[in-house]
Amino acid sequence: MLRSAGVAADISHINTKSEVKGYDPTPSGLRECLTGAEIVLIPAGVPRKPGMTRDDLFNTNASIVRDLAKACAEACPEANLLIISNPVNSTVPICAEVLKSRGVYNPKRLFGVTTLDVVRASRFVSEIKGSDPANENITVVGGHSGVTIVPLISQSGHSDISGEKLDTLVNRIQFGGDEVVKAKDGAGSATLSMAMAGARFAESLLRASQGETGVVEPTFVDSPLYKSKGVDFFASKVTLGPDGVQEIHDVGKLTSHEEGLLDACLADLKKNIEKGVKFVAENPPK
Ligand SMILES: NC(=O)C1=CN([C@@H]2O[C@H](COP(=O)(O)OP(=O)(O)OC[C@H]3O[C@@H](n4cnc5c(N)ncnc54)[C@H](O)[C@@H]3O)[C@@H](O)[C@H]2O)C=CC1
Ligand SMILES: O=C([O-])CC(=O)C(=O)O
Repeated sequence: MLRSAGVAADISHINTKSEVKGYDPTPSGLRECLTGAEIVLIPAGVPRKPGMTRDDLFNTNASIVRDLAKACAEACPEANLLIISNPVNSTVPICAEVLKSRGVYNPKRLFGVTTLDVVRASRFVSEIKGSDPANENITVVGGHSGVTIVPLISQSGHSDISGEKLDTLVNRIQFGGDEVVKAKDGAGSATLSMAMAGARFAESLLRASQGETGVVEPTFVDSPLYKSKGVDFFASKVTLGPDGVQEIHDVGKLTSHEEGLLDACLADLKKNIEKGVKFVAENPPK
């Protein structure tokens, strides 16, 4: 367990040294810290500033994630890769394309970390209901950006949240990240809650890898659910197992309102995924 956590810490550490002392993290330093890793969290890149969308980070973060994916393909091809760097809807497909180009793509071991969306959803619902967020279990599917974030409140047992109240809640969940970016006013985005979400996901993966059954987390993975609509990656509840993805759950029963949210999600998600795939085709890792 410590080793996996250490790998993530080491990447940040190397990069911090890089900024402070001009230490070059690639390729040998990076290779050294990645070799033998079982879980690698990738939160590298720039966070957004007020007024930016996550997609506005694409130009900077796409090549950073591509190069780290290449390093992982070479140094730890069997590791579970947990992608936090935004835009997650595009950086996960970028990783997949790089791993494919190196012949080591295992769709069961590549995850976009969307845990924060359910953490936020639980918090916002608990504020409305006066409940403990730890006891709220809100399903959020789709992607990790704006309208691609689709909370399924009808499945949460709170059918009394409806109308304008529901619209406000959904919008707050979809744009909760923007709220933080605005509040931090140029100092970055939700770094600490991202760390908590990443740690929760990594912990779940570790528990599953050690044989615990019934470990379910929401995550953005290579998914069969909407491939027929040209959407190759999708976040839904996933049962984790010793080999990574064990079972991808479908979205369940939706209200007509949620169907509408899902349609909007799929349209954007398709474009975000295609953008990532095209980037690697046009800018392959060296
Ligand atoms: N998936 C999620 O739920 C969330 C994702 N994020 C995303 O995580 C990313 C990082 O956000 P923060 O940690 O707040 O930013 P930060 O600026 O605090 O940390 C970014 C790290 O990336 C490293 N880095 C920069 N360029 C690099 C390169 N070329 N190669 C390797 N490492 C490099 C930096 O050294 C630094 O350690 C952003 O893209 C942000 O949007 C943030 C919050 C939640
Ligand atoms: O909003 C951002 O830029 C960071 C992020 O992904 C989140 O907080 O969910």
